[in-house]
Formats: sequence, structure tokens, C-alpha cells
Amino acid sequence: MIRIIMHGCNGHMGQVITGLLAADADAQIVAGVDLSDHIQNTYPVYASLEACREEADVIIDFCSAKAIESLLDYSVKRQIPVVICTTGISEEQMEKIREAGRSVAVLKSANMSLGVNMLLKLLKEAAQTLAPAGFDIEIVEKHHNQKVDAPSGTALALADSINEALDNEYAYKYDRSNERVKRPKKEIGISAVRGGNIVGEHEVIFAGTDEVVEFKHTAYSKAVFAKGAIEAAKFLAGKPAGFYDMSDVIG
Ligand SMILES: NC(=O)C1=CN([C@@H]2O[C@H](COP(=O)(O)OP(=O)(O)OC[C@H]3O[C@@H](n4cnc5c(N)ncnc54)[C@H](OP(=O)(O)O)[C@@H]3O)[C@@H](O)[C@H]2O)C=CC1
Ligand SMILES: O=C(O)C1=N[C@H](C(=O)O)C[C@H](O)C1
Repeated sequence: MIRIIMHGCNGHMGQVITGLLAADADAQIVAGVDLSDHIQNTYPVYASLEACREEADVIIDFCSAKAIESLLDYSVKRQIPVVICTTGISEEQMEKIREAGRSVAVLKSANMSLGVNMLLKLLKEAAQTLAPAGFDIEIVEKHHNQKVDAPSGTALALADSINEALDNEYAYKYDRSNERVKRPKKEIGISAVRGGNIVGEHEVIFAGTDEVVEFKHTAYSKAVFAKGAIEAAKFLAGKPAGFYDMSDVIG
């Protein structure tokens, strides 16, 4: 039985995972951590990781970018592998995540769904064919009105995947409202829409002359992310130090 600490247990994702693990014979939450204490869970909940003394095999994190440093400190100090799903992470924090991966197993992914992780691979081939043929690249993401970060971690991961395939020559453009010049070629436009309870939509548009190619992923429920995170946690428990991502889990 894999023992899990749920970081952000009383949030939307923490509660979906709590529900799924209640019916899982191979893994269970032994403790939760959250600033909010408005939910009754079957496991103990602490206001900080430091207060959490339970033995665990892995931490699942769906929390806040503000808590990344304390999460990494705890994971390294107690040598507990960590699956980081929180988005809105800065480049400086990303460095700290990679650094932590030198002493404990760390898996980081901005999107735990199978579909998006397959898309990350498909886009490389599309970019290598379409960008040299002059196609412009734009990403549009849509999320619920409770989301605090923009653009989404997934939109940035999609852009990074495309950019990597194009020798990292493209710059990201988040806002054209002050522009009075034509769109430069080596640019990936990234736009964010927030409203209602949209779970998560990502559209990648390759716009050429007289033809447009579009890739779209729609999440219809948060369960797709929760299932991926649980699969990742089962994969990561017991793994040696290293920096992993969902491609290591999905293959
Ligand atoms: N990788 C993926 O596939 C996915 C990633 N995400 C990302 O996961 C994160 C969480 O999403 P979601 O569950 O919707 O967000 P929620 O805001 O619903 O949940 C986050 C929870 O963490 C708590 N929290 C905030 N700061 C701290 C802290 N310092 N210590 C302990 N607990 C804290 C919040 O409490 P309070 O409300 O009191 O602040 C809240 O209960 C976001 O960054 C989101 O973008 C979401 C879905 C999929
Ligand atoms: O906050 C969310 O809800 C989501 N966040 C992730 C992101 O920022 O990419 C993944 C998913 O789209 C849902």
C-alpha cells in the first residue's frame, strides 16, 4: 500500500484525489496539508508540512506556487519523492525544483492528462513541418474563474515543446494590445481566457496562407488530472533521486 501526503488536500484537486483514493486498494492518503480547514477528511490535516510527522512514500502536490520552497525543503529533508502538479511556478522556483531532483525523486508536470502529454509529442512534429513553411503559431487556453495563474502551466509547456523542436528560436507574446507592428515570424502568441467553470481547454493553432491546422485538448472533468497524478505517485514511490515528468510514466 503506497502512503501519500496530499499537499493542498482541501482544494478542488485535493478533494477529487481524496475521493478517488478512497476506493483505491493500492494507495491511501495518510495525511493532508492545507491552509483551509473547512473540510472533514478521513485522514489528519495539518496547516503546514513541517507539522506532518506521518511516514509516507510520496507527496502529491496540487497547492500554490507560494508553497513550492517549503514543499521542496520537506521532500528533500525527509527524502520523500514528490509529484508537483501546481502551476504558476517562476523560473527561479523551477531551478530549485531541478536542484531538489539531485537528492530526491521529483516529478513535475503542468498537466497530468494523457491527452495533453500525447499532444506535447505530436506538436514537435507539426512545428518542424509547419513553422519552416511559414505557419504562425498561436496558443489559446481557457479555464475557470477560480484560476489564479495565467497563462496556464499547460499553455507554457505546449509552447516550450514547440520551441524546443524549433531550436528555441521563438519568443512568447502574451499581449498585443500595445503593438503597432505586424506580427514577427518567430513568435508564439499565448492568450488566456477565464470564465465560469471551464475545466481546461488548450488550442494550438498553426496558421498558414490559405490553410490552418488546429490541435485542441478539452478536459471535461478534473478527474483526468487526478487519475494522472495518482498514476504518477505510484510510479514515483521508491524511485531514486532524479527529475521525472509524465513521459516517464506514460512511456
Ligand atoms: N498539473 C495539473 O494537471 C493540474 C494542475 N493544477 C494546478 O494545481 C494547483 C491547485 O489547483 P486547485 O486544486 O484547483 O486549487 P485550489 O485553490 O482549489 O486548491 C489549493 C489548496 O491549497 C491551499 N493552499 C494555498 N496555499 C497553501 C499553503 N501555503 N500551504 C498549504 N495549503 C495551501 C488552498 O487553501 P486556501 O483556499 O485557503 O488558499 C487550497 O485549499 C493550481 O496551481 C492549478 O493550476 C490544477 C489542475 C490540474
Ligand atoms: O488550474 C487548473 O484548473 C488547471 N491548471 C493546469 C494548468 O495551469 O495548465 C492544468 C489544467 O489545465 C487545469
